[in-house]
Formats: sequence, structure tokens, C-alpha cells
Amino acid sequence: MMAALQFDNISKVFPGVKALNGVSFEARPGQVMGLLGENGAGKSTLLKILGGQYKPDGGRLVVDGQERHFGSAGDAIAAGVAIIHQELQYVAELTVAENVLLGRLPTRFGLVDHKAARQMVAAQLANIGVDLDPAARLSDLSIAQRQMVEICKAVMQDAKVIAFDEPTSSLSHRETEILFRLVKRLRSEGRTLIYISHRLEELYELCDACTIFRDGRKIVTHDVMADVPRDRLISDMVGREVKDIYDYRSRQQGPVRLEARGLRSDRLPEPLSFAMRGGEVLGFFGLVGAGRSELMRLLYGADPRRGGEVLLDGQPVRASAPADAIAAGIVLCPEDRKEQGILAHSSVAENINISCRRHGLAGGVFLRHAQEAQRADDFIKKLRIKTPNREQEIRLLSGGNQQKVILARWLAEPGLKVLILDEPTRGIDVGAKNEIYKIIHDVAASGCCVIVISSELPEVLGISDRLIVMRDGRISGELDRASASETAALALALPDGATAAH
Ligand SMILES: Nc1ncnc2c1ncn2[C@@H]1O[C@H](COP(=O)(O)OP(=O)(O)OP(=O)(O)O)[C@@H](O)[C@H]1O
Repeated sequence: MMAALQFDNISKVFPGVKALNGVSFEARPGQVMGLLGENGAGKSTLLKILGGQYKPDGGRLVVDGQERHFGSAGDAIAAGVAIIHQELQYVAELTVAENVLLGRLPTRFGLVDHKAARQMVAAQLANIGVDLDPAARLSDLSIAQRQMVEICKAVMQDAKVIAFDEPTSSLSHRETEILFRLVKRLRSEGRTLIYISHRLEELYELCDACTIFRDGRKIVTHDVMADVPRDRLISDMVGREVKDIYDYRSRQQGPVRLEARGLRSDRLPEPLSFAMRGGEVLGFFGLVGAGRSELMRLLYGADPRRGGEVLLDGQPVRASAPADAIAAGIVLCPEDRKEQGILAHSSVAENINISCRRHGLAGGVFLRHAQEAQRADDFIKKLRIKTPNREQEIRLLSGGNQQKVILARWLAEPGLKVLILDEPTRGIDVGAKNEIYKIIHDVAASGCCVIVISSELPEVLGISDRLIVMRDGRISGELDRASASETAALALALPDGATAAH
């Protein structure tokens, strides 16, 4: 069948960065084409060209047999192309129907015909199997529901090509299933779908074919995704062999270092307790809303404690604010790094060094500057942060590379004793995940306690010495490394009666 979409020798240059370098590949109607590649490989830039946000510096874009030169997002929409971006674009104060039909709302006697709009959108939502009230305001919806609104909009615009940029990074398991069902349905209607993700399991489940990027170049297109072994995908992406991504090594464990005794909060149904040793990596697993982040926020002083105590090396830590916890050596790298603490217009180096500055390290201005530069360069190298140099503004980095910078900031914290990482590898490529796991090992091996919260079960199982599973705000069980398995962890995480096939 004819390609619905063709990229032919596409290039795009930003100051100091060749984001795309002569990329060519095609996608057919009724095909889901996965795009894979390390952070900064150029995937989102390609989608922005496809969506009319950027103009390519060279090459041809062919949609539906016609060469296109999009000057704006509107041009792309008119040509039947819709992009579901990482950061969704909607008007929070308008309703579902108003968002879907934005710019094309039906009118009656010169006024917007809200009833007709709602009926039109209700019909389309039913048609694509999405259960949403067209009169609901976007501000009242979950991220997953807002995404459904975007997809409904794309279908109503009769988009023949729909591209998704990491759509599942903020979705729960159930929401992901709903999305997948919808994507498969769009495929069966003969649309051409492009799908970016760092989660290999997802790509295997959803994609028919895949194209791999590295450093702005296309490395290969595999026409049959299912035939490509996992190791091959990884080595094509990172340009080297990664034998065991989790790289687990046992560590010497010291005496109990951190103890949470009967911690209570307004949001948790019962007091929670656990203890861990220095040198230990303790994983916390549970479904979204199980209470893992709430518990960590209590440890960190981000939420008020209503009872209980935290002991570090036998001494009580009275953290009524995160600054107290940090001063005691307890650091939390939050899940939503974008909203919590990115200094968008500051450089990579400044973003890495702000916590060290707070500690006012000794030495004159010049010495400090040199130390900061060194620290920034070390992390850029260690975490393979793709940036022209340490002075680049962080907002100009790809999504995954911004995550790495923020992670580096917490890893650079002086006096670290307890490191709490909430979803540390979300949106991060496999090569860098491997680096992050090595760093987690090193931090623990130096005698610190490392707590990792992750929704990716293979990840927590792969790196933790022990796993605590939470459900409905309670600790539902504990598994040591020898007895931990996906089935055992899911049995503890899922509501009673649900099967592990969930
Ligand atoms: N507006 C911009 N100005 C300068 N550099 C940019 C700009 N947009 C992207 N880049 C750079 O272009 C390269 C490709 O970025 P892109 O966002 O396409 O990567 P990606 O493959 O989508 O990565 P990720 O998996 O992290 O989302 C990166 O080095 C990024 O820093």
C-alpha cells in the first residue's frame, strides 16, 4: 500500500545542535510506526516538523502523496495531520465539546450553539468508545481524559496521520489500556499512526514497525517489530551493548539507618512504619494512588505529619518542611520534576548546582565557579546529558535530558544520607536508565539508604534489595529479593479479587 507519510532526507539544525541529520522513512495507512531513540535523538523535533511547528532546514515531507511545506500547526491540521504532544494543548476553562470544536464551533443566529456542539462531540466520543461528558470542563479532568479529548479532536478533524509523543508517561495501567484500545481502533480504521515511547514493552505491544534514531540520524527501520529482539533494539538505540540493564550487584548492608514509626497524615488511612539499613535499596511498588508518594512526602516534611516519628541513625528528625529534611540529609527527587524546581531560563550548570550553592561551600568565588563547572561537566558525562555545553538553557534540552539534569541536582546534594527517588526514570531512555541504576548502586554502596518508587514493576524488581508493596494507603506486604516476582508484587498491589492479568 502507498505510504501515507514519507520523510525524505529531513534535517533540522538548532544553534550548536544538529537535531535531525538526513532522516528518511515511510509509514503506511493502518500501521503503527514506533519511534525509538535516546533522549535528544531527535524524535520530538521530527514530530514538530510533521505538525507544522518547525520548518525543516532540508528535505521533503510528503503526506498523502503530496509534498508539504507547513507554515503553521493549522496547515498540518488542514492536511490531515494531528499531533498529540507531550504537553497537551487545551483551554482548561472550556468544556470538552468546546475544546474539541475550538475554532469550528457550530452557531445558530450568530451565537455558539452549545447544544449542537455537545451532541456532535457526544456522538464522536461514543463512536471512538470514550466515556466522557462533553459538558465537563477540561480543568476537572485527569491527564488521561484530556488526552482522550485531544484524540477525539484529531478524529473530528478527520486526521489521517496521528502522532503520539510519549502518551503514557503520566497514565496509570488502566488508562494505558484504554489508550491502547483506542490506538488499535484508529489503526483498524486505516489511519497512519506514529508512536514515541521509551517503554519497550509498550512498543512491542502496539507497534507494527519501528524506526530507531541516534544522534539525529535514522539508524534503521524494522518492518516487523515483533521480529526484532529486545537486545538489538537497545544496542541500536544506544550504540553499544547493554547486557543487563539493571546491573544489580549485592552490597554490604550496615545497621538500620532510617526508621519511620507510625507516621500519620490526613491522607493516609492508618499509621505506617518501615525501617531500612544503610547500603540498602528499598523499592516501593503500588498502583497510582496507593499512597507511596504520600508516605515519602511525610518523610520529607512536604506534608504535615499528624503523628509518629522518623529516626535517622537513631536520632529523631523533626522535619516540618523539606529544608529541615535536606539539612538532615534526606532528599526527595519528586515525580513531577518539571513543575517542582526546574529553572527553565537558567543554564544546565545552574540547575545542577543550586542545592550545593544553598550549602555555601567554602572557597572564593573563582574556586566555587570552577567546582560548579566541574560538577556540572561530571554529571553531563555520567548521565550522558545531551547538551552543546553546560551553559545551555535547560528549556532547550529534550524532555528526557531535562529530567536527567534535575536528577543530577539531587544526586549532587552534599551530606546525602537518604535518597528518595520518585519515578526516577520516567521519560528517560534505556542507556541513561542503565547509568541511573549504576548511580543508585553507588549511592547505596557508599552507605546511604536509597528508596525508589516506580510504577514499572520490572524496574523496582530489578534494582531493589527489598520491595514494599502498598495498596489503598496501607502497606500490603513486603518481599525480599529472593521471593520478589511480578506475580507476587501484583497480588499484593491489586485490589482483592483482581487477577494478576489486570
Ligand atoms: N528549540 C530548540 N533549541 C535548541 N536546541 C533544541 C531545540 N529543540 C530541540 N533541541 C535539541 O535538539 C535535540 C533533539 O531534541 P528532541 O526533543 O527532538 O529529542 P527527543 O528524541 O525527542 O528526546 P526525548 O526522548 O528526551 O524527548 C536535542 O539535543 C535538543 O536539546
